[in-house]
Amino acid sequence: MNMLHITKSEITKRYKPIDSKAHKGTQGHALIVAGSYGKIGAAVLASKACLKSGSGLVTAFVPKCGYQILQISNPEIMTLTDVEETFISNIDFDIKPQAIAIGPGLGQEKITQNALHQFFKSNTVPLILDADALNILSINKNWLSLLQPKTILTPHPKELERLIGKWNSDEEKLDKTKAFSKQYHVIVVMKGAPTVVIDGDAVYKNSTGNAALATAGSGDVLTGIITSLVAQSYEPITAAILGVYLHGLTADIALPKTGHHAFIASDIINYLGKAFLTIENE
Ligand SMILES: NC(=O)C1=CN([C@@H]2O[C@H](COP(=O)(O)OP(=O)(O)OC[C@H]3O[C@@H](n4cnc5c(N)ncnc54)[C@H](OP(=O)(O)O)[C@@H]3O)[C@@H](O)[C@H]2O)[C@@H](O)CC1
Ligand SMILES: Nc1ncnc2c1ncn2[C@@H]1O[C@H](COP(=O)(O)OP(=O)(O)O)[C@@H](O)[C@H]1O
Ligand SMILES: [Mg+2]
Repeated sequence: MNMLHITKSEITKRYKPIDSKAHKGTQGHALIVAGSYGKIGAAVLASKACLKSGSGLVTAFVPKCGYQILQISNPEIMTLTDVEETFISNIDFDIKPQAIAIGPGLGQEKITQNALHQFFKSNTVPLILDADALNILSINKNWLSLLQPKTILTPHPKELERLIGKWNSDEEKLDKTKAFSKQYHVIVVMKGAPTVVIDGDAVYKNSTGNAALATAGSGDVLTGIITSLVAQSYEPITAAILGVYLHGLTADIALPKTGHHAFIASDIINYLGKAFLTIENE
């Protein structure tokens, strides 16, 4: 099988140090479309992880109820709001991002579903889809053909099942995901222990991470990291591989200090600096 283990040396080959002449305008602008009433935290985590992974500019697009939460929790992040108070109804913005994430904490209101449909019909910006964006696609499978090639999907096992149906073995899961990836020309980050990235017949198995990551918001943070790397002009497959590796590495570095129990999604963000340094020094 065409399976590559994502080890330190594979990451070193792919990692690009930041240019000394870089400025915020060259470091990529990422847009995070996320959150609904009660789940604005998902937008906070994804956008903060995005900023802490090196994007020069990050904008969060949230329902109105998320405005103050975002601005106070993340002063470095710009915030755009939907016209609706508690959920997203129309993905409309006047910025030119290099990568867009949609899904964490979004909810599945019918109006939010329609907003996604309209957006998919016209969008040409590299896209990362997670959580409710995936759930919405699962109940509207004909919209999958609207996605640009190399769109990144980051399902956990339940979200994957909603997209591709049930499987009876790991082998069948892999085969069905490969077929799905080929049919829609998308990259699938099959989250789990370990996480496996699928791009058609190419399979990349991650080597970092531990059970400390089994905590709320952990996937929202991964979405922010991968989106940041795409905005910084990594190829989508490289962003997916590097993002998953860094995400796991934060937990591996933190574990001796925090233990499994007390490690939370914000700690992934806190340890991103150490994870990047580990890669740079390899
Ligand atoms: N602070 C916030 O604002 C947060 C907001 N969040 C947002 O909430 C929304 C709902 O997202 P969600 O993932 O909690 O719900 P859902 O899709 O029904 O999946 C849950 C079911 O999936 C399964 N399952 C999951 N992982 C699995 C695994 N590794 N291995 C096996 N099974 C696994 C498991 O199924 P079970 O085993 O119970 O059958 C579980 O019950 C979404 O928008 C998200 O972004 C969250 O990110 C949290 C922080
Ligand atoms: N036991 C584990 N070992 C390694 N990684 C794990 C483990 N449990 C969870 N993870 C990782 O944590 C993340 C969980 O994502 P997700 O279920 O979407 O969380 P949330 O929706 O709460 O943000 C995934 O990246 C997954 O690979
Ligand atoms: Mg999730």
